Amino acid sequence: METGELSRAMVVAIDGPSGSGKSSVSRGVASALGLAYLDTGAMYRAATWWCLHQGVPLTDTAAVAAQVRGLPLVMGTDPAAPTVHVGGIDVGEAIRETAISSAVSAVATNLEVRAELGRLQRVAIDEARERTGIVAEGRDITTVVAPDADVRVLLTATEDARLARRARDVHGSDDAAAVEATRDQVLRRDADDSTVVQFHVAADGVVTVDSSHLDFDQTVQAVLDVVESVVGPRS
Ligand SMILES: Nc1ncnc2c1ncn2[C@@H]1O[C@H](COP(=O)(O)OP(=O)(O)O)[C@@H](O)[C@H]1O
Ligand SMILES: Nc1ccn([C@H]2C[C@H](O)[C@@H](COP(=O)(O)OP(=O)(O)O)O2)c(=O)n1
Repeated sequence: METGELSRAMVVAIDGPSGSGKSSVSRGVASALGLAYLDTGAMYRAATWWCLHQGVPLTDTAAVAAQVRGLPLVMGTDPAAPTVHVGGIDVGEAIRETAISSAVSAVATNLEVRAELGRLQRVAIDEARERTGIVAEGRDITTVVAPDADVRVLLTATEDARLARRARDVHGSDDAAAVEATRDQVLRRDADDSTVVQFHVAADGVVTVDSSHLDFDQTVQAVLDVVESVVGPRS
């Protein structure tokens, strides 16, 4: 490289519906490639946690937007140990509770919130592009937040596969009762989220990886194969 020439590290954008494996697979890909990792869903969850913590009704869209514009959010982007702090409080576990999973779509469908969190996400991605590079995952990263990413992937899986995975995650079982108890978190939430953002069909230039019949390691490898096919083999 010429002296003074700016080197720009890789940005990988991954979108997909709930339970498709975005978070776990993105972390695996980021670790394999030595990139940072940004969980944008965790940002929507943290915003939801903060509004509830502040006693703001999520139906009051203007008040929610005002809270999010002042959101004291710090995202830790190490794929081995990603962290989320709001107002100095470690909310990494609290934002995964069912109460937040059930409420988060009310915040994620607030267009002023999307504009503000999208802005924060672009800042994080642009900073990482000048340093380590990053894998950013969510629902609109390939289309709205980072349509200029070097690699763009839509991770999909059948409804049954996604429900079973989430049921195992939350209830430790994928029997019929556990799957039923997970339905709201996965399908109703995806339906609500789909009203403001499209993550079921790959946009132009976005490569689909269907993980329905792949295990975790195979899915990470499939995404690494896409990266290699787009940017070439690692040196
Ligand atoms: N290809 C896969 N095969 C089986 N299980 C998977 C696969 N990808 C992810 N998982 C598991 O499914 C669950 C949901 O994955 P997660 O990464 O949280 O999905 P998302 O972020 O898309 O909601 C996790 O327990 C994860 O380990
Ligand atoms: N870029 C993004 C990321 C997440 N969201 C929304 C969609 C979800 O309802 C919430 C939480 O996302 P998250 O990825 O944690 O959801 P999962 O439970 O992993 O499916 O935020 C979004 O609207 N845009």
